[in-house]
Amino acid sequence: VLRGKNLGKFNFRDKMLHKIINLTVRDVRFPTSLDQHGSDAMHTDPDYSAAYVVLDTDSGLTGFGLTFTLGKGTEIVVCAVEALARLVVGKCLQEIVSDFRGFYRLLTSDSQMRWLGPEKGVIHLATAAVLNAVWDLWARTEGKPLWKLLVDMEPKQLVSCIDFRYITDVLTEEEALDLLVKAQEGKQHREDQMQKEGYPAYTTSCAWLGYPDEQLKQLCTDALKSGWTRFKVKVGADLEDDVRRCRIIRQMIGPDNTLMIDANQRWDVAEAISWVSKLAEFRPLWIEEPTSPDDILGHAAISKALAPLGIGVATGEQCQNRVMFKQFLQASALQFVQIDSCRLGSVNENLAVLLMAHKFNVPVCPHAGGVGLCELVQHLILFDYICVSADLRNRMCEYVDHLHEHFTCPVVIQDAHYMPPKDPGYSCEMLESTVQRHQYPEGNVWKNMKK
Ligand SMILES: C[C@H](O)[C@@H](O)[C@@H](O)[C@H](O)C(=O)O
Ligand SMILES: [Mg+2]
Repeated sequence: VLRGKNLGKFNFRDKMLHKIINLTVRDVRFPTSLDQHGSDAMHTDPDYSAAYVVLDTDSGLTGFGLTFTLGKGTEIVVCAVEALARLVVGKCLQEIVSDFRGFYRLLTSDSQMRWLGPEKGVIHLATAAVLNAVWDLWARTEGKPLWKLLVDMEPKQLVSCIDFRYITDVLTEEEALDLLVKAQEGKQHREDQMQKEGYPAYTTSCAWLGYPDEQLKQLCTDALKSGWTRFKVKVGADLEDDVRRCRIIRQMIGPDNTLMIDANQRWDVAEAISWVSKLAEFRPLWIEEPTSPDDILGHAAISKALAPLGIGVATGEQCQNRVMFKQFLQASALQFVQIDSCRLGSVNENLAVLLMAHKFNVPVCPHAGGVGLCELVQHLILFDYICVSADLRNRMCEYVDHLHEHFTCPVVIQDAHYMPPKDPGYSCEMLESTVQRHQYPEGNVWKNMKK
């Protein structure tokens, strides 16, 4: 593989001209359910998985992308990626990124395939996987980590990547440009600050729903020792359990550290309000995904009812697209925007959401964890701070302590902060040995398992 090695011989024009000659997509699964990692009130046995995309170019440079799944059904996402492949293969990188908005539309608005979405569900996960690989390829071509590619882009070029269709009633291209231009002030200072301190993170690793109390206590003790100050607990299956677990963790972390709770869509609206009210004594900063991710007005009602208790509503890991986020913001239905690098249409659609959240003055606290989500979304939140929000109040990026060892450039956490990645690309390249072992169903990890 020539990847990276022969970059020096390209001049700027040449390197953008390389043509995508092949797309491969593989079904890669990790048996995390065996130990209840990632378990919550609705997803009791997740096997963290990915549809993993590799784009080969005629220059030997390679782009890597993925979207996240919970195991079964990853083969459907793989199929959807294969259906999109013909729209990518044969194109030059330059052709794509010089009209990235157009390319985003090509993928999301194909007149036959859009019937499968549009811009939601499996086909949108597939779009994310493909576009994540394109962004990775672009960043590698420039020899920069993705966050830096974004930070160095002119505001005009950034907005040219966004499809404003369906959101101009809230954010026009001109307004977006204006927001980005205004946020240029102090940009260098914030970049230096991130290089020094990193971006604040919280951990979800202590309190998955399936962890017994003893394990929760041990993990919490370890996390406190490593400097974590913000913790998320899974709730929603049994109120008594929730009270007990929240009490343990609040006692352990003390009154000044931050606690969040996450119900993963378990409740109806009224039930959410009464259940969370009973957990209010533990002073959670937010309740995450209290009800259906599609119920915007339901979230608004919950937000309104819980505001007097000082509890906000967070959602986004299963928010389908920018249109939904627009309405959540318009309806004051969330107080924390949880962007997801693999649910929305890659960087392009996430840029739109970051800008809308900024306009509404709602903090973005990305969803991460799974497999690869931390690696990806750290780039977006660094960009958000440096070039959009310029604000760290009530902001933090999720962190989960699993599966990083399978990546060629795993996240670096220091003192509960994400340190800016240095390697070129979008950090989603997996070790080839991992992919082979974990490929479903033929990899060694799965071959002998009765699943
Ligand atoms: C099934 C997954 O682990 C979810 O529980 C997880 O993404 C969770 O909602 C989170 O916020 O990290
Ligand atoms: Mg969650």
